[in-house]
Amino acid sequence: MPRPTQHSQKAVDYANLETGATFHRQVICKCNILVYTREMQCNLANVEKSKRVGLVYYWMKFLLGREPIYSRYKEQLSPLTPTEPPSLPPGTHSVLACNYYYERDGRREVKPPVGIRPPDVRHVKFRRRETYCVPRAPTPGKVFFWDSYVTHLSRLDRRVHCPREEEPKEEEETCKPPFWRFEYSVLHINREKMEAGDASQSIQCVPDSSVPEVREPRANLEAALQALSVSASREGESAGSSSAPRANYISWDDLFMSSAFLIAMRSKDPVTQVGACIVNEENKIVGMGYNGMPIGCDDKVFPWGKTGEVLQTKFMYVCHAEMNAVLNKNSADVKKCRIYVGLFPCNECAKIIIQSGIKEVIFLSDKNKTKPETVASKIMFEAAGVTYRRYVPKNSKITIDFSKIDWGNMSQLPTSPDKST
Ligand SMILES: O=c1ccn([C@H]2C[C@H](O)[C@@H](COP(=O)(O)O)O2)c(=O)[nH]1
Repeated sequence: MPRPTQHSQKAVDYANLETGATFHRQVICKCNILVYTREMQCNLANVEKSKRVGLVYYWMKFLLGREPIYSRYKEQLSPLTPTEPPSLPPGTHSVLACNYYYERDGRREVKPPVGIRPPDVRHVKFRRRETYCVPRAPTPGKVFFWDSYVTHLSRLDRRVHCPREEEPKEEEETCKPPFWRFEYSVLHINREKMEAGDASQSIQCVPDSSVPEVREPRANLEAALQALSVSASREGESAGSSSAPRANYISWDDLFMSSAFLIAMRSKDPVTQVGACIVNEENKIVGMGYNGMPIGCDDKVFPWGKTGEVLQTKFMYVCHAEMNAVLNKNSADVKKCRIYVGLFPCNECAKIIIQSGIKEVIFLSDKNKTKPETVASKIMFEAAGVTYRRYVPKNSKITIDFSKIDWGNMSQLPTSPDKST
């Protein structure tokens, strides 16, 4: 094969160029414009920005139909230097507040909650016109009293007293949540009674029988309750078959003062046993206590005497019933509670009662009323707005005599049905 001369090499080069140009032309002919223009763009990227004008530029612009973009080429790219690794503590990254585990921790993928209640379209009838409305779904935070007849009436009252021209539009009305209470009802307005000012009698809400799904009407519930109360108050029925409650149950005061006395029976004080019972506004016992030695101070070792050297008397050591009751509380606090105590609280207990937020003291004995401790207590209670009253028993005697309880026939237990029949 003859060695190519310099001339013939040039010819080959030109031929190659020609071939390339032909290729490009073919590409264009095949409408693959992008391939061609990209190649040109690549070449253009190597050209300095200032020189990107002229024929190539306009040719590219023509082919692309827009300004050529150079940003993805060479000099626009940031250098591929290794960046610093993230500074994260070891372990699950979800513990970091900024790493929301739903996105970052695939091991326990949790999907965000779907809509609690998708809005549904309801077919409602309003003022003899049929409409469709999309009720707003209930939102948390605002309590809606579904069964409140008061809401029902106040809403109707507003409607009744509203002058005609100021009445809200029907469309707006139908889409408000309270309308749900009305959606299956037809309103009957007694104009005579309404004009007479008796709004509560003027309006009746009657279930619409044309709509299949009807809520339990309030009137039915009231009728059922009335029937219950009638049967409960029926006379002449023997105990057991009657549904009426027992009459001689003990009062709250009796119960709580008895409880205070009952717990006082735990006291080891040979002279005075005091019990205290704290009750909240719902008549629930939230704390009880009696006078005794502190935990860890053995009541067989510590003195119970009252005389002699002061360190040899109980007064130095004993915890009073009121203090123990407050400290034994099983609720967050005893604010607005009342305390039942056998003995009027001393000045130290009065301070604890006031500071803990107790609002009432019910006592039985005021045997120390002349002592300065008791006088000081009363002065403080009055200044702090804590009321006190003497307990007046409704039952002079409340006895629990276990020996007299007939376990086989406890009257407070229901009779078991006979299983043999
Ligand atoms: O508010 C009070 C006052 C007294 N006590 C306790 C403390 C003692 O154990 C006795 C009182 O003994 P006396 O011999 O009657 O002086 O009562 C209390 O718990 N709360």
